[in-house]
Amino acid sequence: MHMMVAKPEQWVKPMAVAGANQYTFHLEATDNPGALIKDVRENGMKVGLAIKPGTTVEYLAPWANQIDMALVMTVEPGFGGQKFMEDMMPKVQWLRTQFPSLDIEVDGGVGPDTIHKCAEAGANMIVSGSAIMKSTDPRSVINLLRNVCSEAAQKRSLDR
Ligand SMILES: O=C(CO)[C@@H](O)[C@H](O)COP(=O)(O)O
Repeated sequence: MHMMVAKPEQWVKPMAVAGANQYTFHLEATDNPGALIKDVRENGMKVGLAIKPGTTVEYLAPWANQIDMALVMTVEPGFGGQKFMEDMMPKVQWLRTQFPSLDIEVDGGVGPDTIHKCAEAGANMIVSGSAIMKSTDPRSVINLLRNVCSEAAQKRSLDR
């Protein structure tokens, strides 16, 4: 679950009870990320930590060894159909270099035209709304997104 909410602390238990297996919250929305990470784990869920475009990756870095997934927003949170922010890719690259086995997600404006940039930067989890929903062939778009990410990951592991 990507909790794009204020006060993410209050939804941990309800989401766990509802059956969520991962709880992603925004770093900007909490004063105590360490306590929230602990609470999510104690409630049996994986931890995702998201940053908005205006938040530098250095704020996320201290928590990276304690989380399962880092989410780099590639649009301002709010709604689908926005333009992909390519200038977020250095954040993804930096995280991939520093934390080779961390799951890194990108969300916003990701589709066939932008997936190569995301995958080459090191993203391995993709949120794609409009590009899939507005396609006449959603299955092939999903396959393309998946294949581009897998090929880039395979290349990275060969290069290591
Ligand atoms: O929730 C958000 C942004 O607030 C994203 O999850 C977008 O909704 C993804 O949609 P596209 O940008 O792919 O259309």
